[in-house]
Amino acid sequence: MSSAAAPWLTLDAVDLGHGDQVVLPRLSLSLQRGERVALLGPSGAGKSTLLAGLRARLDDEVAWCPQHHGLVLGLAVYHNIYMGRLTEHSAVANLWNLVRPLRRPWQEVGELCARLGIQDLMRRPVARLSGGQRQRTAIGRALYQQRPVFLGDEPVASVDPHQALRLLALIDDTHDTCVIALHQRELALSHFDRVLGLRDGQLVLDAPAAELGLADLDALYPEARPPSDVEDSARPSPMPSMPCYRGQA
Ligand SMILES: Nc1ncnc2c1ncn2[C@@H]1O[C@H](COP(=O)(O)OP(=O)(O)OP(=O)(O)O)[C@@H](O)[C@H]1O
Repeated sequence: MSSAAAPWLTLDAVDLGHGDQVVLPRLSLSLQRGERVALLGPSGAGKSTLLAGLRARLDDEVAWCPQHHGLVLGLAVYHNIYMGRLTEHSAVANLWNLVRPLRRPWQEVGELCARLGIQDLMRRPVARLSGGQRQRTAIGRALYQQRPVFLGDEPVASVDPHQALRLLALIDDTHDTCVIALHQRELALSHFDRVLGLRDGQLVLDAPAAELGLADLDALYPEARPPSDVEDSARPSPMPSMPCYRGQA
């Protein structure tokens, strides 16, 4: 995409957090439509907080895949995926579907499950799935929403690397824009257009993936740095040596 295009979403010195607690103070960020954005940073850096902030601003445009899946354990895979479009049907249709799946959604969900490799599990309660199968079910529910933008909070954390690539490709195929939090640095470089890095509540990295190497991403994680550096990291600071741009200037 062209960097000259007008930003699609801009945060300009916005405080993001939870209630009175500001986690990401004065965050400035622009996103372009069509971008595949990887969101990296150590635990507690604010990735989920940023995703929540984007989600609140994009509302109906977003297919949302939360970190802890948000699945109903007692219901089958089919019903959990169907829930992605619960509001599109009447209460009566939803109740009926619970007892006896409606033909068209069953077919649609079946096709989706085939692409996710869980077609044989459609009738199985989520409580009896593995972590990776639950993850694919949660992605399936988000894909079933058929929204243009995918926001995912570590949606490929519980699957093997090959599966992760396949799932990311599927997400790409079905959304024009995505912002995905993840911890797999290699995937961030190989699969995404742009990488955002958070540390200590600050956006310290914002660069095209093609301009980054693994060492740039390692620098986001205090535990990956030598002990002498870790002491210095007590104070939040940007990373001047890293490729970094702000606000699509
Ligand atoms: N609902 C909440 N209410 C208050 N504080 C919260 C809430 N959720 C998260 N926080 C705090 O906000 C900060 C950032 O958390 P966040 O979940 O955004 O980090 P993260 O980068 O997504 O971490 P992880 O990789 O562990 O999921 C943390 O200090 C956390 O304790």
